[in-house]
Amino acid sequence: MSHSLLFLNDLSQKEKVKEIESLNNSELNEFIINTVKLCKPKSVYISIGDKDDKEYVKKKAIETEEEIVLKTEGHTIHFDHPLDQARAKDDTFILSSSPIPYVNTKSENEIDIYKLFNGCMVGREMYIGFFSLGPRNSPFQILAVQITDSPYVLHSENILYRNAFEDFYKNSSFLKFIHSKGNLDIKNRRIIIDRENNTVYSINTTYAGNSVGLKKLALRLTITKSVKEGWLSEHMAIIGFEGKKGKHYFTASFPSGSGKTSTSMLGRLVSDDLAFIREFNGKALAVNPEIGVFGIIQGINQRDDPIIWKVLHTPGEVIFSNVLMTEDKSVYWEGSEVEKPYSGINYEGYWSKESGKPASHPNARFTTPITAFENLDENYDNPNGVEIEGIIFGVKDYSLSPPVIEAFSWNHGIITIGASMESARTAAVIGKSDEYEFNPMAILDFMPVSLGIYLKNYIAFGRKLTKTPKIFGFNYFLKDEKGFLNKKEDKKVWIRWAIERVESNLDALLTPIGFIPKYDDLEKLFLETLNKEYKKEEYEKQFTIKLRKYLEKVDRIKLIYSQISDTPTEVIEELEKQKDRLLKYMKQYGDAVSPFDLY
Ligand SMILES: Nc1nc2c(ncn2[C@@H]2O[C@H](COP(=O)(O)OP(=O)(O)OP(=O)(O)O)[C@@H](O)[C@H]2O)c(=O)[nH]1
Ligand SMILES: O=C([O-])CC(=O)C(=O)O
Ligand SMILES: [Mn+2]
Repeated sequence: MSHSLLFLNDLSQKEKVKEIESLNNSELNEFIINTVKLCKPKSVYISIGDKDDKEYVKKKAIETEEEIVLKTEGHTIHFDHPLDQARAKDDTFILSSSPIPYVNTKSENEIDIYKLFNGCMVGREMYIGFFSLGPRNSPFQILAVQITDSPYVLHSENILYRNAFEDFYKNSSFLKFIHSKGNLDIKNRRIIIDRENNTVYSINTTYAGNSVGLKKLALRLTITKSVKEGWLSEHMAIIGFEGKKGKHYFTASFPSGSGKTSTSMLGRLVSDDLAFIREFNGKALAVNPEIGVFGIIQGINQRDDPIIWKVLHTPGEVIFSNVLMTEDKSVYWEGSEVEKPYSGINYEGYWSKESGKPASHPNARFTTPITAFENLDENYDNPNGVEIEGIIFGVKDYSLSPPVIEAFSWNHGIITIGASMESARTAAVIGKSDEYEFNPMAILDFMPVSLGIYLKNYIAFGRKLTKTPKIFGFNYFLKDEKGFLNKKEDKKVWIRWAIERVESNLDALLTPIGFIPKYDDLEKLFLETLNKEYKKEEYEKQFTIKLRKYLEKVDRIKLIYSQISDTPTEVIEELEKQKDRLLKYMKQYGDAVSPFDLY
């Protein structure tokens, strides 16, 4: 063999080295050898993902104090550095020899990987894990190797991804992730995405969105792959909703911290964050690359989120991150609606109620296996995927988008809803929260290629479908001076309406931006679903189409896409058609039109 692993015998368990050799995978051997030589760890732990390996990794996470054992069996807590509480957009780069609009790039000669990683694991143990994104024995499957000096990172991955050591037999195609805590020198935090070599490097960070390779780092590589191969790799939940005529699977794309996990809890759970979607026989089929949930914990309470609440209060594997740990080794987070403790330890150290500071970080999270959720769908690991009949694009928009609209067609939905998303930023990214930002398909933070190429692929994908999913725009966050116009539970009604539309049970009102529900239908659905009265005034306020504001939005979005050189012509055409419709309605109705005028 040209790439001998023999030298690993001194650093690692001999029998595990033999197992890797028996995979007959010279690309894998080379990757491991090169990374060991670069990072220079004291020892190497090869995890093939059996029970002993998982126990070992967990034990190490505790020994190194990356995790602390909590009172409830199986629960631990992990703290990230105070300046490392969310995704580090400004420290994340796509390697590219030319700039890409809206993408943070660096050229190869601006980044010295060798300098960053040379000797970064001296004195530490290195962990190697072998995983599958997507179900095993599946046409969706993508293999990935994680190398890290953080047992917390590998522990998280053992919860969130499918171990798949044997699948590497003679298989040279896999994604590569190299992570080191470094010395948590946040100034030198770097996340570097090398698309050409299918490799991501991450250093001086532990927050999972920056360190757990298979989550959002892999997303950059799988999007790159998907646009080359003609499928979709998306920041979307996958949910099965029961209708009158059976179960219908939807995907749901909401920006980070804006509704994927919360919406997933209202149906049968397949995925709460990511989706691979491929076309087979004219149908769009989807799988979850993951098998666990890394979810936002702030605001989770027993009344609104009974399923998540139960998972977080039952013995079983849970890693809490950046919540408050109390003296009796239990946890507290903001918005839990339980009594605030007097003191505890959080990511900043000692915390007391008197300080007046929040007890937990707004991006504090929990990591759990998906199998812990009682609404788990029977097809969550189906190698053939589930058929998608609806796609939801949701925004955190306080003023413009109605709670639910339905697109006229695939292209109309993809372009005027998905590719036109503007949403208030949340705490999932380091920086200012609550500013509106352009965030097409809720995926801009993870975009590794030009938006033109990405949308061209979307449009071509739609053309291949003979059973085209309906496309919906959702917004849970409309507000007035007095606060939100909708209760959290109202989303059940918007979903019900979308299901009825997929089943062709209801007709709808035509507006220049898409179809909207009729008042009588919503009145009935509110009563049936929530036993609540839905007043005409509420309907009118929520579904009045702000024509002028929409027109301004179309102009903003059109300007963005017209400045991107490879934007497909369909994008501009579709936006122009939307603009013409808006202008036509404005002639008749002025700046806004009440839904009651459209009957
Ligand atoms: N006002 C309001 N807030 C909501 C509603 N639904 C969810 N939220 C809040 O929005 C956030 C929901 O975030 P998630 O559903 O966990 O976000 P996500 O899209 O899964 O995010 P990532 O895991 O970051 O990708 C929480 O802070 C909730 O409290 C709603 O209907 N109304
Ligand atoms: O990746 C993360 O850090 C968590 C997440 O789901 C997101 O930010 O969208
Ligand atoms: Mn996410």
